[in-house]
Amino acid sequence: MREVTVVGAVIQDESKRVLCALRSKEMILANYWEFPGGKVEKGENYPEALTREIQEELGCTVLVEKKITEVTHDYDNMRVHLHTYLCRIRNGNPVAKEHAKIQWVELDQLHQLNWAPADIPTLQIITAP
Ligand SMILES: Nc1nc2c([nH]c(=O)n2[C@H]2C[C@H](O)[C@@H](COP(=O)(O)OP(=O)(O)OP(=O)(O)O)O2)c(=O)[nH]1
Repeated sequence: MREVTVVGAVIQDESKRVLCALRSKEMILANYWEFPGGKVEKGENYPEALTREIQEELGCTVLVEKKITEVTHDYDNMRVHLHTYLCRIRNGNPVAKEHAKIQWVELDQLHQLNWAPADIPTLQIITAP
């Protein structure tokens, strides 16, 4: 089975809303919501990979604040190792360059979205009372 190591950014604003990204219909796992981010490349550490991916996908810079968790999830034909980090916008305004759309969502509304299955443990952590 193909294995990929992926970083995901839980970007929160001052009121704790989370920036959620909808995968486009050209992507694998189309129409699922996810944390913006992507595959770690050779020679990068995870925060470096995350800042690069966010710049590419959202056109802004983030501060990577702390690790939330890591999850291994087996999809039908691939194993994803997802590492999630709490982040804040450092510079710029996020725009959806690759996603179908992005949206700031209140913590108590997050469960209403159709999330990529690998993201569920992170959601449980960030929405825990
Ligand atoms: N970025 C991101 N990917 C996630 C999350 N949850 C999850 O299962 N994934 C999966 C979807 C993808 O298979 C993989 C991330 O790959 P990616 O977004 O960099 O690239 P991709 O496979 O869509 O496209 P490609 O560039 O390889 O063609 O991890 C998440 O929260 N964020």
